[in-house]
Amino acid sequence: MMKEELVNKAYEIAKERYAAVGVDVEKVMETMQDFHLSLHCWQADDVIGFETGAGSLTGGIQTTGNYPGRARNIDELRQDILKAASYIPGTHRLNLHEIYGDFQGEPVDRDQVEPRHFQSWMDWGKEHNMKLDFNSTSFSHPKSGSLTLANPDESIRRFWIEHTKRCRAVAEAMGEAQGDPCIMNVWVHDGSKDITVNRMKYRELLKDSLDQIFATEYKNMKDCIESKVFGIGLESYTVGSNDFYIGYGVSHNKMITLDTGHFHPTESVADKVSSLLLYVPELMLHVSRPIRWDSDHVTIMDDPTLELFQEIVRCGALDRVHYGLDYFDASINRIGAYVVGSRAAQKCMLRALLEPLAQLRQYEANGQLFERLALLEEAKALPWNAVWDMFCLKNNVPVGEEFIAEVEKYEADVTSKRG
Ligand SMILES: C[C@H](O)[C@H](O)[C@@H](O)C(=O)CO
Ligand SMILES: [Mn+2]
Repeated sequence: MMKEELVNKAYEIAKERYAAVGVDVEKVMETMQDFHLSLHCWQADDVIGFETGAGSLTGGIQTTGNYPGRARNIDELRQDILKAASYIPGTHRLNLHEIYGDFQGEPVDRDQVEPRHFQSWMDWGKEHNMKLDFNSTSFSHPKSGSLTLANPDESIRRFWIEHTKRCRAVAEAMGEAQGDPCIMNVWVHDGSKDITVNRMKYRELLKDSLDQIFATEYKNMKDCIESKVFGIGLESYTVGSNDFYIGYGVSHNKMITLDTGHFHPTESVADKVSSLLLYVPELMLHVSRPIRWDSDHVTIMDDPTLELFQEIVRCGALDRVHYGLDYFDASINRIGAYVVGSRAAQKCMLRALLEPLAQLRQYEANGQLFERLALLEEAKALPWNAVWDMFCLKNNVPVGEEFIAEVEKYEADVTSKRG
């Protein structure tokens, strides 16, 4: 039997099986079509970017591994992103960091960046139907040190305030060009390796910097702010902690970014969704996979990711969340890393949408708690994979493991030939 026929047959059976527990699979397929990931550009080149004389990665984050074939310039990065996207069903966005500007070999310092440095990205995004999101970049710069927006040295703090203000202007230009808000994330690594006796002072400075940065109102971009527990070499104190940014976000109506690697290992990120959405307008996700620390392994269809997407669906909040990915694994084929991580996030969303929620809620309302637990368990084994295969088939991307050979071919033809 042809693969297509098999997929169709399994899909029809799955539809009936899901209908029996009150789930409309056709409706879920439509919702999946409107679910857009924001692919992070930095998996393709190990977070290096295109500044002239770009140095090593700093700011307490690390790529480990030296798998051959990383994108060395803007053309290779664009080619790799398009190749990866061709194996990911649906249409998606691209999340750029400031250091990925099209600087044309010019030394453009971070406090000099302008929308024109991203014009070719805006044109490229339009051509390939990829809307853009954006990030200011505090790391990998001679002025990065341990403190940027919270630096007591006023000249350094001014430099980073100017950088972040200019990044917002870039994001505004992107949003205007694409007719859809550009989501701009602010994450700064500011912190201290050892005990500080000035916790309040740095947080006051960060707050003041953010107030200055956000003073300009824009229509075509939205701000989000990302906390973290600690960075490598900054283990004792993080200025932009979770408490700090929740306070700032709630009092200034800013989106909160939830990076799934930025919490204590046993903390449930899923449980934060409903609390935050009562107080902040929207959320940005950085879906990652922490192994023992914020290691940024490739996303997989694991329990924490599934639970996070289930919570979003259960909160009825699909359109109040932006779905960015954030991992950088340099130890495996980088295009493969994009495809595996993106498809895993999509599978989590699909499984969340296929949950027999009405029936589960009925059981809960009736106090039928054995029944609720039993259906939660049985739902894990419902044929979601038949729906996933159909979603891939409909979107003209490889079904199941078929993409592995295609990624290998791209490696043999293209990335393995890079010096
Ligand atoms: C490169 C990203 O902006 C960075 O990973 C940041 O979002 C982060 O998560 C730092 O740990
Ligand atoms: Mn992140």
